[in-house]
Amino acid sequence: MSNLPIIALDFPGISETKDFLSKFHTEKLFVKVGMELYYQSGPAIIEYLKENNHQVFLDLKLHDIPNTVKSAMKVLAGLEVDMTNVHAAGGQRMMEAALEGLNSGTVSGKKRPTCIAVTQLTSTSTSQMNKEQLIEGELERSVLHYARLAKQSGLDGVVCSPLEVSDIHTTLGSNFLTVTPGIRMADGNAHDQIRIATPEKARELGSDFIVVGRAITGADDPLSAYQTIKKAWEGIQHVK
Ligand SMILES: O=C(O)c1cc(=O)[nH]c(=O)n1[C@@H]1O[C@H](COP(=O)(O)O)[C@@H](O)[C@H]1O
Repeated sequence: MSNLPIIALDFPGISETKDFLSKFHTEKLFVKVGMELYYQSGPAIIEYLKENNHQVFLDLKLHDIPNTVKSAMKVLAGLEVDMTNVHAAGGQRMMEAALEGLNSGTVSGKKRPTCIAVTQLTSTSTSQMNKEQLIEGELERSVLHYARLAKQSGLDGVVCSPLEVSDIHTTLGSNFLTVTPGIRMADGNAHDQIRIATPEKARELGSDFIVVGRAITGADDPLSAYQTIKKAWEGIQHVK
């Protein structure tokens, strides 16, 4: 898997997605299909993206009883996506079941989709977590706890903000993947995100992948916004 910036295709349907992708001509991308687009278009959008040789992160954030997650993951593995995810809050048994489902649904001779767990959403703050989830202490502690649980369950990595990456890599090893949304340019609008960082900062902090939505999809010139973000992300890579 190449570590291109992952573009969040948060669009209402296939035609809007095709319009958007046409701006990138024949460039091969790493894209993320989330709930909005998948619930509208189903497997057809995944087939379309794979036919066009894009790498695909299917972000449905599964969170249910182990048996249900296992069966759902078996189906998702059949779509031959490159990456998919669950909520770590579903627990160790659920995460293990997710992997069992993915393993059993992976087409023979193909690679099992990378499976990562959402720790605390990047739209969550410490005070919100304290009040609404009744988890005490700093948010970083909860993120690290969920990351440890995901690793114990056999998952490949986590979704977190760039701000927690270095703690996770120090504690759980540099091979444990960190996929980080909440990416904004220095002068960008944070929208509903709380724990944000620029692409340069994400690389500096050791993120393995960045996920970028509105900073690209909402730009006047999405191709140029993508190229700027990609350069910023790769620029720092040379220094590392
Ligand atoms: O799992 C995700 O991808 C995800 C986890 C998380 O904690 N925060 C988060 O923003 N995301 C997704 O990453 C994307 C971020 O979009 P923008 O805020 O527009 O860049 C959205 O598609 C979110 O669904």
